[in-house]
Amino acid sequence: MNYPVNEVFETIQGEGTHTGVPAIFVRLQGCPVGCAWCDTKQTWEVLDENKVSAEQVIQVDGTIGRWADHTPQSLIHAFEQKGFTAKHVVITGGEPCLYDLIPLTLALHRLGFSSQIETSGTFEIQCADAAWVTVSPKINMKGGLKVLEQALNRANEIKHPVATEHHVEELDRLLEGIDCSNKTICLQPISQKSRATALAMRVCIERNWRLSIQTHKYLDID
Ligand SMILES: C[S@@+](CC[C@H](N)C(=O)[O-])C[C@H]1O[C@@H](n2cnc3c(N)ncnc32)[C@H](O)[C@@H]1O
Ligand SMILES: Nc1nc2[nH]cc(C(=O)O)c2c(=O)[nH]1
Ligand code: SF4
Ligand SMILES: [Mg+2]
Repeated sequence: MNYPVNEVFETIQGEGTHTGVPAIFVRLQGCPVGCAWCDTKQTWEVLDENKVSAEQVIQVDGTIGRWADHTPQSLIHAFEQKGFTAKHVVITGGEPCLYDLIPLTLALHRLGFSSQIETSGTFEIQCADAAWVTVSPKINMKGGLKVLEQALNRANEIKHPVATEHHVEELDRLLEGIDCSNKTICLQPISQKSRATALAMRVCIERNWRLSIQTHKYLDID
């Protein structure tokens, strides 16, 4: 199975329940969802003219939508070549659930890595049972509500980006009928705005939800 990979890098997971965990990030290219505030717009298009060699994507370049084909084996080989020591692999994008992640997550688990998927819930989630799934629901976007409901049921964590009360109300409506007893619910302020952060903190305290801060942006790391 080939995956279009935009970048691979080792850092600290900056968001959600696993904040602070050393992690290898695999960012896949391609996302049709189109969030206005998306911080990785360079990953939206998979253009033939931006195809590069497999070696070139084993480092960060957040400016261009370059991508290369990788298999699970070539990715794991690259981790070894780079001397990465993290044992947690975050598969993000772009929208990683455009692709069947079962071969990749199974290959990682066989070698003792844990895996985590960052997804918008707009495509069917195909991954190993042991993968930790973070759904950051994108409402009223392309992709049906049926798929989103399946994604929310599969989620280990629901991490909702918020800027206004409207986003909290949207989440409330979305969670009606979903059993959240074994899920962590996080609010993540959009783009480090102080009003968004104040709103997220207040609602988290009221509801006993978790605050997810994009800590890597405050630390100025990848
Ligand atoms: C770039 S997305 C890639 C994965 C997937 N497409 C998704 O949306 O979950 C990774 C995470 O960053 C969040 N995100 C993107 N732009 C953001 C921003 N400007 N402020 C806060 N969170 C943001 C998304 O909601 C998601 O939780
Ligand atoms: N450090 C760090 N943590 C992250 N958590 C989710 C990220 C993402 O872009 O999906 C991300 C990222 O880009 N960097
Ligand atoms: S779904 Fe994720 S990658 Fe796609 S536009 Fe929205 S935040 Fe960006
Ligand atoms: Mg990011």
